[in-house]
Amino acid sequence: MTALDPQTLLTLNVVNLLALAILLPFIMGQKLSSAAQAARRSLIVHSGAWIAVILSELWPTNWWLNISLSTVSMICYSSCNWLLYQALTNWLGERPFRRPLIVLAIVMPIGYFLFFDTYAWRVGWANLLIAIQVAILANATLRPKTRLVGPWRYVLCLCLGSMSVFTLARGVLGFFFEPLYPNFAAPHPINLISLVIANITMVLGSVSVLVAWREEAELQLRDLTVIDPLTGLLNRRGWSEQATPAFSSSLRHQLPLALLALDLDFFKRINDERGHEAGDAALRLFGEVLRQQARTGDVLARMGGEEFCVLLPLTDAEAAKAFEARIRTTLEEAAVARLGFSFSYSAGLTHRSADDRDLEKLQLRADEALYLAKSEGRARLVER
Ligand SMILES: Nc1nc2c(ncn2[C@@H]2O[C@H](COP(=O)(O)OP(=O)(O)OP(=O)(O)O)[C@@H](O)[C@H]2O)c(=O)[nH]1
Repeated sequence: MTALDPQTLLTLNVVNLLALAILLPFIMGQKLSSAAQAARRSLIVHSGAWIAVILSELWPTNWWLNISLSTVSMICYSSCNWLLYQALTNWLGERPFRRPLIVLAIVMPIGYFLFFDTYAWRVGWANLLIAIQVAILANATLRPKTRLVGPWRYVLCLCLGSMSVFTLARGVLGFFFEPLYPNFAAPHPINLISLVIANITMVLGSVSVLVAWREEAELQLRDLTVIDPLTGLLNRRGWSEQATPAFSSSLRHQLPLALLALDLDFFKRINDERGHEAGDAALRLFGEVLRQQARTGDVLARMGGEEFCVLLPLTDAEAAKAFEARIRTTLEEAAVARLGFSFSYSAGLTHRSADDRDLEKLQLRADEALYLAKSEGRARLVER
């Protein structure tokens, strides 16, 4: 069996990366989320980095083309790491070490260019800084702040973590043991293992990105079935999925629970006099005001038309009335300021009592209170 040759491994890396970068748009389609787009761009720029490395080797070291292409490859490495970080931020929420990564991404190619004449410094500097960048990326796969929590993150973390370690090893080797490691294509075991790991990482990393993208698409599809697209609140189905367990928990632990049924007043008039667009804007604003005033754990839904429901766990009568009063005053100000006209709503409020065994009973009582609020002249709260 012939020995592993770094040049062949390097070429294989580039071919694989290029194939992925070219074929991924066909696999993923053109309509991509910003996270998936950033991940795909990262892959394309990564293949650019390797191509620049291979091309640079065609010219003797210290020729301007060798220096330029090598520096371009470092710029590409920094850029592809930054793009992957952006993809992770979009998928998982704000990630740690954003500023350090930006600084590292900028100073790494600059230092590489300035240290170009001193091999040990150039290789040590670039590999050390790339290793830190990749370690930041590995860390960025952990502790998601969004609903994307799939195991793909751990695969990506493992790939990036091992890449970081081997990149660091290459840097140490280049800096302290220059004769052992005269250039990128030298058949040193660390070099060979790094290239094999790079190959595996690329395949597993791409699979992780595809799975992240699938998880994102699945969540979006699920949202379509439980979220009202106009207001972003839950729809009737989402309401029963979230309000039923909240009710059961309050029943089991004998904790207070309030339910508010809300209905905009004379909404038909808004549509008739100001147009359907104005009606939609009023519904959106109402949803926004509800969200603004709600606490984590409150369940907010648009049940249909101009009818809304809010479930307030751990909320007694006084706190529920204060919540409703805040909605009324905020809406009054916001409607005039944002829409140029005001509108009101009627509300029915009720609380879980000892003999309420299901959510439907509570909802019926809130609806009866709402009906009374309408019949007593609207723009008010009735409690039952
Ligand atoms: N713009 C807009 N209008 C909607 C939407 N869904 C329902 N509507 C309208 O909401 C209006 C509801 O009218 P009604 O049920 O008569 O209620 P109302 O005019 O608010 O009267 P009261 O509830 O008795 O105060 C209808 O004209 C519906 O067409 C929507 O998504 N957008």
